[in-house]
Amino acid sequence: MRFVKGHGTENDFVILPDPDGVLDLTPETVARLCDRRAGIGADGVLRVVRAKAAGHGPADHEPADHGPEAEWFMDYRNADGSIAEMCGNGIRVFARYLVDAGLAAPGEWDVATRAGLRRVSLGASGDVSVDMGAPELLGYGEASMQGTTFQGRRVSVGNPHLACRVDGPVAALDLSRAPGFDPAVFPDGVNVEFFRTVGERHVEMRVYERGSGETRSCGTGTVAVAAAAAMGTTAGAAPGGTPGTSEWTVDVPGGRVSVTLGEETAFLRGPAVLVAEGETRAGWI
Ligand SMILES: N[C@@H](CCC[C@H](N)C(=O)O)C(=O)O
Repeated sequence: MRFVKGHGTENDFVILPDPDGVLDLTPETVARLCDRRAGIGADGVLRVVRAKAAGHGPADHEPADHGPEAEWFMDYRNADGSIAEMCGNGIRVFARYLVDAGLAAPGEWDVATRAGLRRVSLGASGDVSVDMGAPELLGYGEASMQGTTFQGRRVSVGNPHLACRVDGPVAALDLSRAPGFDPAVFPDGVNVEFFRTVGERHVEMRVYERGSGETRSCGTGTVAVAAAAAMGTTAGAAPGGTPGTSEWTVDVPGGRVSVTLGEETAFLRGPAVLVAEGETRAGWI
């Protein structure tokens, strides 16, 4: 199996080129590839498949909407083999791979994802920007960690998030174990972000991702955090509404990204780097 390894602010991925959609990518295969000791090691897998070929897999592999103009479908999987709707760092690495491999030209084009079409914008090298759609503010929720309860805002960025504001440095948090949450509130699980304001429209964040554990960055999470930070967290403040327009800098353990909240959508911009490529040994998978 041919692979490329890449990352966006150290949220890392095994990229599997599969233009014709012939790979039988089971959850076990994904988990073995992502295993950091016995495999290649990654937070997730990006299967690169032509949108028109993606419809031939099992129903849950199909893109929600791949429109005639999206040539490529990002089939994203978490490190434990579970499927997620969207990955903000992954789509930037996915786009960088397509340009690097000569499968797409630098410029602006749509990528199909399970959360719908997402427009990427990139040059021959450098940062990649993606139109993430409007983050949806869904009210409040809570998560618990080591006996402490954290209140936050539930935000959908195509996938589910709980963005919790904290007072102290995020580096002090122990994210070695999964935060607890109410499955009645988050029936599909949740990615939990902890963020602190460090300047004017500038936050730091750590995340515990559904299906991958603590990662060094989460693109959809940075958008959720920017939206929550823009709304404020005053108890009793309206749970829904829109965060208005503003530009945010989000520091994560793996680097820095910028999030622009617009009236109708949000843009995520940051690095996307390819670091290696190779072939798994015959018989290993
Ligand atoms: N790291 C990603 C998000 C990946 C999916 C997430 N773990 C989920 O299950 O929703 C990002 O950069 O957005």
